[in-house]
Amino acid sequence: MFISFDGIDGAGKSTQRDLLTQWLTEQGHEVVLCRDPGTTEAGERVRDLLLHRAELELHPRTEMLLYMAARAQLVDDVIRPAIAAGKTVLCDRYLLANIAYQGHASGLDLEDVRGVGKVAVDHVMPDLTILLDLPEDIAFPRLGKNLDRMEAKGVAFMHRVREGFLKEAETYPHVAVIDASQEIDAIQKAIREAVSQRLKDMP
Ligand SMILES: Nc1ncnc2c1ncn2[C@@H]1O[C@H](COP(=O)(O)OP(=O)(O)OP(=O)(O)O)[C@@H](O)[C@H]1O
Ligand SMILES: Cc1cn([C@H]2C[C@H](O)[C@@H](COP(=O)(O)O)O2)c(=O)[nH]c1=O
Repeated sequence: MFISFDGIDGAGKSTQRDLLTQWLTEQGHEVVLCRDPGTTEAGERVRDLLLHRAELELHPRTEMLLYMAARAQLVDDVIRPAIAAGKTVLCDRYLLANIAYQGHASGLDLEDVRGVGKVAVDHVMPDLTILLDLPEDIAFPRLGKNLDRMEAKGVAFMHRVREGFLKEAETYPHVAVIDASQEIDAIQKAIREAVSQRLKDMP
């Protein structure tokens, strides 16, 4: 099974991913963790460029293509081999983030992003996307003072990202929208239910 986590920055993805890893491991799954962008050596370098080089001004198209490039490497080096080996992949973010951040929030043509996304993921799509939904005015203060390049785009940008995620969730395949304003345990319970349900539905 391939599960991705998405949502605006500070929505609680890492917290919930770690709890789900614990549960799935107890159930006998061999879990492979990854983050997008990142995980591979090339992907981590691209991540550094995208998030931690404030001096670089990146056009939205450049940004979109860099995220896609990191993802293509992640698919070929990590995700596809892990799935083929029968492992369960949990990934922090995936293509849906590109559509929400660079499409809906930064104004790129959505069909263009989807088109490049097809090339980047090469048919490797999550069996389930957990979308942690939280108002930006709750998530933003959680980020603290050391904001990365994307977080520094601010709360109005995060609002557009959130709206984009929710719009995409109406049609994107296999998305579970989870109310992330709840307590950590309640969110985890909802995630486990969504995972159990999807496992039952899978061939
Ligand atoms: N349900 C919750 N209620 C209150 N605080 C939470 C909740 N979930 C996570 N947090 C706290 O919010 C902060 C951000 O959580 P976390 O790192 O899991 O989010 P994230 O979505 O992975 O963030 P980022 O997008 O910046 O990587 C952490 O300090 C975490 O302890
Ligand atoms: C995959 C992807 C990510 N982003 C943004 C979302 C976040 O602001 C950062 C990644 O940091 P995180 O700690 O892993 O959440 O990058 C994006 O804009 N486009 C994408 O495709």
